[in-house]
Amino acid sequence: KWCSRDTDSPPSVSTKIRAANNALTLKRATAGDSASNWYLKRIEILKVEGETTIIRLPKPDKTDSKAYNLPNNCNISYHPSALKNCDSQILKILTDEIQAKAFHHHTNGRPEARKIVWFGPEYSYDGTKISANDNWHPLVISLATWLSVEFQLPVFNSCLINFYKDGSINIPWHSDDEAELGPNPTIASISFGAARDFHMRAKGSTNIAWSQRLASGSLLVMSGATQSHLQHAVLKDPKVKELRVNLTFRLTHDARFPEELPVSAQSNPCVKPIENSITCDLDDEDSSWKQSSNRAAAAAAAAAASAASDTPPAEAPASRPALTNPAAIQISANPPTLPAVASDSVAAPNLGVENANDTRKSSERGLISRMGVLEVVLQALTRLMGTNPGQMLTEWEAGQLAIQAVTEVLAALRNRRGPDSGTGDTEAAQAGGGET
Ligand SMILES: O=C(O)CCC(=O)C(=O)O
Ligand SMILES: [Fe+2]
Repeated sequence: KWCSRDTDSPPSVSTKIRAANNALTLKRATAGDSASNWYLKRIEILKVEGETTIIRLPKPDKTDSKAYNLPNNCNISYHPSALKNCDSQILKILTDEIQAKAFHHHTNGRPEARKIVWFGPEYSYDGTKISANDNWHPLVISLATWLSVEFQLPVFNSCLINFYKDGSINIPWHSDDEAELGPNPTIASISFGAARDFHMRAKGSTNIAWSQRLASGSLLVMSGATQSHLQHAVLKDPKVKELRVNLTFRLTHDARFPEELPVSAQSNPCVKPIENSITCDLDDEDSSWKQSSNRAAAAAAAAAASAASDTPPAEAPASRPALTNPAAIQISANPPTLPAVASDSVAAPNLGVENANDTRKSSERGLISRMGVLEVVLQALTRLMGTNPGQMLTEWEAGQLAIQAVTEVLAALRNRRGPDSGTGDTEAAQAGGGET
């Protein structure tokens, strides 16, 4: 079982899983598979060499996705059917293979009955310290990657799983505003099992301003200034008798990498405008949202855009043109020949980062071949292009994509191990640490 604070699982597993995921990503690019071949209706679990598990997730169903633009740049998107076709399959894996732990945390003086599991760097949740856990379950890694690729979300490095055994378990009113998240964090929340009502209210108010029943297999994304202005909660609901498992993916500051980019510079709030966009006014008498007309998609894009940057773009895309030819951008199986270098390997770029888990002497580490760097860059771009390579982007969006690519490349290079950076799957694997 993968679980938090478990020390008896083999330490190499998650590295090998990342290895396999990345090997497959490369395989897809070099074999020229189209994205549609790649995706499956249900999840597929492959065992490689007995130990490594690869979990492939289906393409999300976005037919009924909606974006809600609440005042003060509080943005929410809800994708009810994102993983509808495989929700029970995923719920079974989560409950069979992930050991929920008691959460020793008090809210308003009362202990929480909710059980949790944390994957990611050390985090302080509302004042309670949660230790780092790098022993990610492969399904959770796959979900993090899927969010980034399919919804143009940040490459999340943390996930909190909440287990609500039935309607007697709640999460009280709070904002996800821990220091590790930086300003205006993007939080992606995926739910499986019993549907529960997710409520939002303005800070300082007791009136529920916005609610959504979160379906099994749904995704909710909070971005912009949501955590600064609003609180959210899942309240007790005695009618609910079944288990619900919720995963919130976050991008958190990792103190083990003290010179990492500030979280705010990494975040890439959901910039994808959703056709069915709704502008909400929390002061409505009935405290509910109202649908606006055509301007809504433009407003959604502008709001998301200004959340992502201090200098909003002059013009935001009103809607994004449909895909042209997805095969328009092809990643070559034969990378271009590089200029000759004096030796096989060159010193790794000075990223200013020491990996706390790396026990080797400094002279033994930090060598990355030029080909290795190229692979890391190709891999990051392949992943970022994987979904919609033919999609048209504004200059500003292209800039965001480039920032994300650079962030991924830096993280991948930083996670490299050892001087033997030849090419091939192992190499790709070693670059994979940055993905989670
Ligand atoms: O269970 C949910 O839907 C919300 C979870 C949440 O707010 C949190 O983990 O911070
Ligand atoms: Fe939360």
